[in-house]
Amino acid sequence: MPASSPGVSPVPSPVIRLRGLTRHFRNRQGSVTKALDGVSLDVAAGEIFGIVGRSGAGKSTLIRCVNLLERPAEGEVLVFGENLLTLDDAALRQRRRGIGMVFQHFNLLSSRTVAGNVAFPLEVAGMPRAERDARVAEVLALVGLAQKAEAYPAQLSGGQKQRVGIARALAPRPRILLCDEATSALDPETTHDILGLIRSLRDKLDLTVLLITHEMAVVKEICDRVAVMEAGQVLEQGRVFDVFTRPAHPTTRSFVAGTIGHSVPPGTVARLPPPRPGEERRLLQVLFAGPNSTRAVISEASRRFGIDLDIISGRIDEIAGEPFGLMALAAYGAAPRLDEAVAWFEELGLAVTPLAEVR
Ligand SMILES: Nc1ncnc2c1ncn2[C@@H]1O[C@H](COP(=O)(O)OP(=O)(O)OP(=O)(O)O)[C@@H](O)[C@H]1O
Repeated sequence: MPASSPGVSPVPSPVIRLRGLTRHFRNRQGSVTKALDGVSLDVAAGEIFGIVGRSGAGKSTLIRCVNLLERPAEGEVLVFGENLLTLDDAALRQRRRGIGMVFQHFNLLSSRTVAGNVAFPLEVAGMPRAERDARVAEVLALVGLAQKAEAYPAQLSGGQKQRVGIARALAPRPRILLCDEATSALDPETTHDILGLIRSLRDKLDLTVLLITHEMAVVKEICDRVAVMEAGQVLEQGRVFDVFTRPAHPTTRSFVAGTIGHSVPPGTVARLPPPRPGEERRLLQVLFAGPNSTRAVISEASRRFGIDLDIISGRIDEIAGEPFGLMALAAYGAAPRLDEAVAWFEELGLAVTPLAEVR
């Protein structure tokens, strides 16, 4: 069984439980886009859950269903066990205060100061002035912007603007934070800072975070679990380490390859010796995670199956604090012996991917 699964991985008492969500859009020509086509997932308390997919996969529609900015045509949106679709407008407004949202383009009011932007949701909620001022100061300190309270958005860098966006989202003390491509408008270094901030806020405030992104690097850096979407469906979901190290679906494999995979330069392949008559040459990526040592496994495979294994390249990486090794191998031998060796690697818990599939 693959480590990840296209079906939902139910968790006990999920903070967010989505079941069978569908949302179709009909364009002017009458054709229908299935933005959501039966999506189910559970987000556990305190986790950072990522939804990754290419443009048009349905990520924005999905995240907007969690606070019902978008209403699914079918399905259930359960937040802390309550189906939001059954609530009247007043109750829904109240529940939405428990769900903060951060946007790609920050969505700040340019005519208001930083403090004014952060105060905005508290004003809408009718919080008295003194309490509001205290809360604004508190959240600005949390995001490291206490010194910028009186600045205007135009005076801030992208990273600072997103800190304001995060402070505004957190001002009403939500238990859930939704991040809609929160770092997609930022450079890599600022992205790293903002992701670090989101993680530390999750820890400090006991938040549950659901984020959407088109970047596997974001998932790798911050998420505990991930769902991969395409054409309105979840292709697979699971622990980030499992999905990255044993991707089950070709789309996931191509996503993951860009982040952790090997690509062997054509010149290197051209310099490899050809297989002997009656034998094959296969280029394999082997992922070592867990207790089995690389060197011993390679030399033992050679002895056991009478094959030759040349190491083309290798490196060590880490996902969510778990180390793993990646190695590109050229394997030479009779086809049945190579099949047996691959099966043996798999039995040892090492993931083997033909390098031809890794682009
Ligand atoms: N209001 C709408 N009217 C018509 N079609 C829509 C609407 N909203 C989304 N869609 C379509 O639904 C599909 C999914 O869109 P969605 O924005 O959810 O995808 P996404 O994964 O978030 O991609 P992106 O990152 O480009 O926003 C797309 O084909 C999109 O064109």
